[in-house]
Amino acid sequence: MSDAQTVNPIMFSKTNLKKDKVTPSIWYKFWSLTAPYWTSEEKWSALTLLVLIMAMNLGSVYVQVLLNEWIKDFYDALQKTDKTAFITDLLRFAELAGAYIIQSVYMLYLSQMLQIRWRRWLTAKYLSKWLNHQAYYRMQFLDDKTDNPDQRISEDINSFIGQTLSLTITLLSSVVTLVSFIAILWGLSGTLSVNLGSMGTLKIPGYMVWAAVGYSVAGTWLTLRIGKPLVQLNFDQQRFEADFRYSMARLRENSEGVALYRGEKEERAGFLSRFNAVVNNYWQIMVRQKKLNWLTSGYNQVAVIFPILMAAPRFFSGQMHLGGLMQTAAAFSSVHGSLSYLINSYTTIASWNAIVNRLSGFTGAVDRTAILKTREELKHLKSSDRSFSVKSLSVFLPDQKLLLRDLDLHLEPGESLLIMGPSGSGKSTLIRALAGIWPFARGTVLLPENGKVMFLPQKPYLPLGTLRQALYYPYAPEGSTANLSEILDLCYLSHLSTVLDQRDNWAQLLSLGEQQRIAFARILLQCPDYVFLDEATASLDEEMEEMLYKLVRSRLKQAIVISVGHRSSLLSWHQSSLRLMGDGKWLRFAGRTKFTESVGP
Ligand SMILES: Nc1ncnc2c1ncn2[C@@H]1O[C@H](COP(=O)(O)OP(=O)(O)OP(=O)(O)O)[C@@H](O)[C@H]1O
Repeated sequence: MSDAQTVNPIMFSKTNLKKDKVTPSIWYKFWSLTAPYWTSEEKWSALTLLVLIMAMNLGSVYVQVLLNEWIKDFYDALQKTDKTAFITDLLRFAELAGAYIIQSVYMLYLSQMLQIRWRRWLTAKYLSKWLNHQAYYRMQFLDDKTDNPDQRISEDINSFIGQTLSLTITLLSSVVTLVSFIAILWGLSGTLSVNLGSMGTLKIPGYMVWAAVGYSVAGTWLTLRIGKPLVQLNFDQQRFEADFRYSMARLRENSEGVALYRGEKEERAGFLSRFNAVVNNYWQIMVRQKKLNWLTSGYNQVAVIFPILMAAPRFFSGQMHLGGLMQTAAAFSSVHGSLSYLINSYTTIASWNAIVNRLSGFTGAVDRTAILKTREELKHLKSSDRSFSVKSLSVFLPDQKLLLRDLDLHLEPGESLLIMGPSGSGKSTLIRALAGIWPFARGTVLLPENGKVMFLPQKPYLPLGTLRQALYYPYAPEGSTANLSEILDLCYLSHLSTVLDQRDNWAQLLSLGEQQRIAFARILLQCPDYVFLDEATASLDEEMEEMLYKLVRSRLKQAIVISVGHRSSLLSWHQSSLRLMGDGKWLRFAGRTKFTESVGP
């Protein structure tokens, strides 16, 4: 039996965090993405804007109906060479065109207003989702990793809202146009009589309407058949573009490492291979799009002449004048245009479909990290005194391999502990578990309710912004510059006092040793009660390390300090030590004397 089995491995392995097998429908996903905004505190302003946009849309359809009537009068005036009617019709056209222009300008303006408001709301929500309970960190533990969350938040949300609004408005406009013009076309087209010889005569009332319906249904069916693969291709295109962009952003972040390794050739090969994926997928989109365009262009061109051909028999038999013919052709074009909604919007619908899947994939992943959090078996409880305790703490790898078994610790204020052990034995993972960000652990960690805790990784995180902000991170800068300068002096960083308000990429500019001293300056500024240092002095010489530990001990006498490190010189700065063996076993020493160890095999 393996170690992992003997200690009753925790139940949340990566494998049982897979996505549900049942894939929800696109409409369910769409509803889950859309409903929160339309039921939020902004719903009334959003609904008002939507109603205004819809009203303008209906207004534009009404203007089109009037224009259709105008066509008849205008062409009849031309046919009769009636100058007075011609001038009157031109003035009428100016009126209708003016109304059309005003509504189209404001419709776009109000749509954009709704779009940016919706985007602002949804982006804030997605940012919170991503940052809450460290979803951005925990996502790495899911089996089905969500690629490029940054792109989903910055680009996909924008496209989703833009396309949803434009598709909805076009759909509404199509439905209203369809209803209005079907009635007009029905009235105009009259009844078609087809002589069936001995079987008599077939009479088709409103035959132009049936012609438009038949023509559009055939076109839509073909479009769906040809265009289907575009959904997946668009999904992949977004991913490949984001991967390509992210790889370049990584080079920017790690420019020094690459430059020192002379890694340009390898980087170029990597970029080009990622870009090749972009190009190859784009080729597939082009080929598919070309097939679709053959259909849609041909379909739209035939539609120009089709109604004239259909109405020609009635025109030549004298049942219809030129005005009537042109009006019928225009009405046919409106009916067929609305019925062709799917054909004309197919590319947008394919891209919209891909974006809905990407966004709901992101929310699904965030939700699964929340489940991961609730299933965690490591409890962080509040202790009644100022001490720090760990009870029966076991730490695992995501594949359930045991790193540490049933650790018990108790430290009183002012005490310190050094965690040592071979590389890969789980020292940093233990710190992660104590910090509450490692989900594969079990046991109890006890800290006082109001105790201020600070975890320092080997490479301190320096945010974008001024050095002052970096020093106070994750809090907003406060306190005097004099105090800050004094602390910089103590941490051997006096040369930085003059650039406190300079904005720069400090993580790239400062040496690793300087960054580690910045982390010590943070300790002195924030005066935590509990400090966890994960190889936080690994880039400093022993003399500097000694001075910084002395500083912390003299300034924060009551703080509990837990360090991870390899150097034996660190032992003199800690009252006790813990040695991890990497197979679950551990040993505790007071000074150099072993006083306890793990039990079990
Ligand atoms: N996110 C992760 N997913 C899977 N395995 C991980 C992950 N993070 C760490 N590990 C593995 O956990 C083990 C312990 O890693 P950890 O960083 O805790 O070791 P360490 O004792 O701190 O090593 P070092 O002294 O080299 O810093 C390693 O085998 C590492 O590969």
